[in-house]
Amino acid sequence: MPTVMTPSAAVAAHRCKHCGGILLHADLRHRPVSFMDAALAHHLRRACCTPLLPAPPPTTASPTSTSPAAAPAADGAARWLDFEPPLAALLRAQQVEAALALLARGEGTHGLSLDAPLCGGATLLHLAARTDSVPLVDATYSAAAATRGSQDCVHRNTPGGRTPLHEAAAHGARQAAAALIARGGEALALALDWEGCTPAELARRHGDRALGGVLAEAAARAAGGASGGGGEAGEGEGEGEGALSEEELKVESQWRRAELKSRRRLALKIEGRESLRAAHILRQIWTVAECKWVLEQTLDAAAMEGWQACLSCPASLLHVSLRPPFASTASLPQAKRHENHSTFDIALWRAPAAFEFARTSLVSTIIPAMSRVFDIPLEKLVLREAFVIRYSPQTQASLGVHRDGTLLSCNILLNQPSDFEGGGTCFSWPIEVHASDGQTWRERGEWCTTADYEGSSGASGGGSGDKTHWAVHGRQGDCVIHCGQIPHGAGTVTKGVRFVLVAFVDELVMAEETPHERRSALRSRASSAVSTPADDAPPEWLLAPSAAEPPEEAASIPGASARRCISFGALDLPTVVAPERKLRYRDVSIKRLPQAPS
Ligand SMILES: O=C(O)CCC(=O)C(=O)O
Ligand SMILES: [Fe+2]
Repeated sequence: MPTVMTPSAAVAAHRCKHCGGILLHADLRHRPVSFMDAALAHHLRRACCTPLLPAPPPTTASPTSTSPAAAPAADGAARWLDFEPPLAALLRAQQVEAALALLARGEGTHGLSLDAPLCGGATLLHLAARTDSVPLVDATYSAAAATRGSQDCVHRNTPGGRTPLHEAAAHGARQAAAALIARGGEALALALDWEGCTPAELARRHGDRALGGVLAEAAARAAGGASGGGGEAGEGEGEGEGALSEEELKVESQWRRAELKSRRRLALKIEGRESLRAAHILRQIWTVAECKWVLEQTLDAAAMEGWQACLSCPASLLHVSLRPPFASTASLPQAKRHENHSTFDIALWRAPAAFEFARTSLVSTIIPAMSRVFDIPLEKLVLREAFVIRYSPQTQASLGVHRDGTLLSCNILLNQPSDFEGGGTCFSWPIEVHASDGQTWRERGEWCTTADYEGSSGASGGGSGDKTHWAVHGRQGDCVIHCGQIPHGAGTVTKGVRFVLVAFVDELVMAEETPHERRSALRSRASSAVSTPADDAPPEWLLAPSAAEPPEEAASIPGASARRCISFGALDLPTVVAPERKLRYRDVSIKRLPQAPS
């Protein structure tokens, strides 16, 4: 069991509510766990200093809207990156000893229900299952079962349909898998995730054939007991098909990678999806007071971190734990600016309270609205990231036409339209814009489809034929939602500053074939293939479909491939640093938008 943070440990940040100090896992690398524990205790005891973070905003919101006051109650303790409690951060970093110590003390969760979904939808039990520590699985299980008063927690799925046993299998955590089965029974081995994979399947895919065999046997026994033989998991897992050879496993994993890639491409295709062609404005999603508060929080974070702050930037590591309280944020070191960035923004998780508020609002209101207007089942929509952009003539004045890396996007104007000139979310062709006022969608739950296109500021001169972009100008607190695959950008701000909060939302697409069907197809294709592929090269027929396609831009960007893969299947996002802004786009700066007409 490691006693120090390894370089591969998740980089996570923690901002103390009392002193505003930031404690990064990065700072704790190569230090003993006891150091982290001491750091935590120091802050949890409020030994650090006086409060720096401002109080929540005045609440003038309508009763049904989310407001910071409605956000999970502050518990006087620390909040971690993505609002996961310290216990989750420790589990993600495989810090078993420290996690057990926190659990034993009843600390580390800070009021969060032990089976509440964390970032990406996993629960603490999912995370504990990965560690392969039986005491940790048992402790987490007991705590979670006590919260729910039932054994439901072992069945709980992440959005990708993975149970804790799937997680254990995918991480080769044999002891944890056994502990989970002991608690929840062998029927757990029958569960299928959204890819149609049983835990046994995942174990084999991740190279643990022994665990795969054990789980397949458990599944076969459970299927036999449940249905008199041959349940779903029995197929392909039981005796009939036999275990895969090394070569078959290799081919299958190559196939899966190619399939994930093409599925992702497919998921971003919008041909024939009429509902995605219109943009929508949710009027007054946030009140003026809420917008001001979110902006203040963001500016506060930006004053400490700098815009475009990035954890790989050495300057951001200067904010270490156990630092004495600072009197003024002005004295803090600024994160170094990255040159050649196309945007000027800050990841919202750097302003934790604002992020918590925005995430609640996104999940409870905006994403359901997206589901309705774009006709996509709610359970398929996942929030990928949120950040605030600052546009001004002196820094970044506009954003070139691009497609986002996700299917859906939204943006909320945080300051007043009178604070700047120009701006607006611009589209390359005229699109229908539907607006709904707060009352309509809040109280009647209806989507009003009144066309309310607020303006089409085109290129200067000429008639409508000369227009080169069509701008939607929201008011402060309005949320513009649209398909991120429609070419769009941000109009030039010619005066003042425009602040928008942007969030990206993905639609999850399930595999059409079950692994069993896939394997049968692979085998029949392989047996009919004329030539034998070279040892280390995937068979030609396997690569042919994707090789014909142009390489995806993201593939050449460090860090981007991980993001691409997590769109499907394993949905529990690791606690990753928000990538640099330019990684968010598929087509970066196809062209700049023209200046707004004077
Ligand atoms: O600023 C805007 O209105 C649009 C921003 C945008 O498209 C993006 O950040 O991807
Ligand atoms: Fe965009």
